[in-house]
Amino acid sequence: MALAAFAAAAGTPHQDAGTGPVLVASDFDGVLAPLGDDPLASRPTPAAAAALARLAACGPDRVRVALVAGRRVEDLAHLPSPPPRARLVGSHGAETGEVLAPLRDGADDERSVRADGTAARVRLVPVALDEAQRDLLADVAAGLEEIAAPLEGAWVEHKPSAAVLHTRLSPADPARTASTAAAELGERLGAHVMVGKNVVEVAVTRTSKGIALDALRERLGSPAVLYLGDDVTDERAFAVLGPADVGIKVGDGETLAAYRVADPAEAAAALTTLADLLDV
Ligand SMILES: O=P(O)(O)OC[C@H]1O[C@H](O[C@H]2O[C@H](CO)[C@@H](O)[C@H](O)[C@H]2O)[C@H](O)[C@@H](O)[C@@H]1O
Repeated sequence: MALAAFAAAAGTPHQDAGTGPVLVASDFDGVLAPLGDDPLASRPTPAAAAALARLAACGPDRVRVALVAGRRVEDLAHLPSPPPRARLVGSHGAETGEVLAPLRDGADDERSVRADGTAARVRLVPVALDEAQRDLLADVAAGLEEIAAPLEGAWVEHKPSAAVLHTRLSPADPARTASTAAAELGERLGAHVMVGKNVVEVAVTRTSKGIALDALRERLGSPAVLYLGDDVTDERAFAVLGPADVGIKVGDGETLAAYRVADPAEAAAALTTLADLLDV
């Protein structure tokens, strides 16, 4: 894997400033955390959490860590307990945030106690919907609840700019039918439909992980980007990677990523290897 070249792009701790930090960005569910039945019970594997902490400890001039996910940004600030200075991109780019370090006072900051018991200050920028989008979200949410109601195991996750039909616990055939109905509902209402692993997400904002990753790269001035993802929506991120970047697909399925690992354990191993290469 091209991790050695990527690590070289991060420079040394004493290198003169002049170039931005490399960006290590990752999806959460299915990459840092194994997929499970209850999204609020998701946690990163200890190995992934330790590797991200080591990478962040390289310093903000060398390495910046980012979580880029479909999750609410509040979930991203809480469940993975991201390290200091981590950038957070939630709701596929509709919401952003940052873990602040060192801890400081500030009117816009919110103190948060995270899933691992540690506390951090985070700055979250929630999505701002206009009236039409709020109305559309209400219609989407009501429609998905109607689809989920008769289906065993199905439920709807409500997010600031989207609602998500979850069918992981439902029997396969009716789950397929319900997923099709959810996608059709989204199209009919003029919303933005994204299909993932046992989920159909219907959003009222048009965002993508690719747009979000480009924005992060530009803001940080990163000479190289590492991105890890497991789902169809991550392909939008892999699509914006260039020759100096490294894309790692986690698990099966077609991908634009140049590299593939089997599961979150191997994803954590790749991040650990990178931390070793950076000698932290
Ligand atoms: O594109 P992503 O960032 O990976 O977002 C896709 C969905 O992720 C979450 O659901 C997934 O993880 C759950 C917990 O392991 C699992 O139960 C579900 O089956 C997976 O699809 C999240 O809850 C959804 O909102 C995202 O759409």
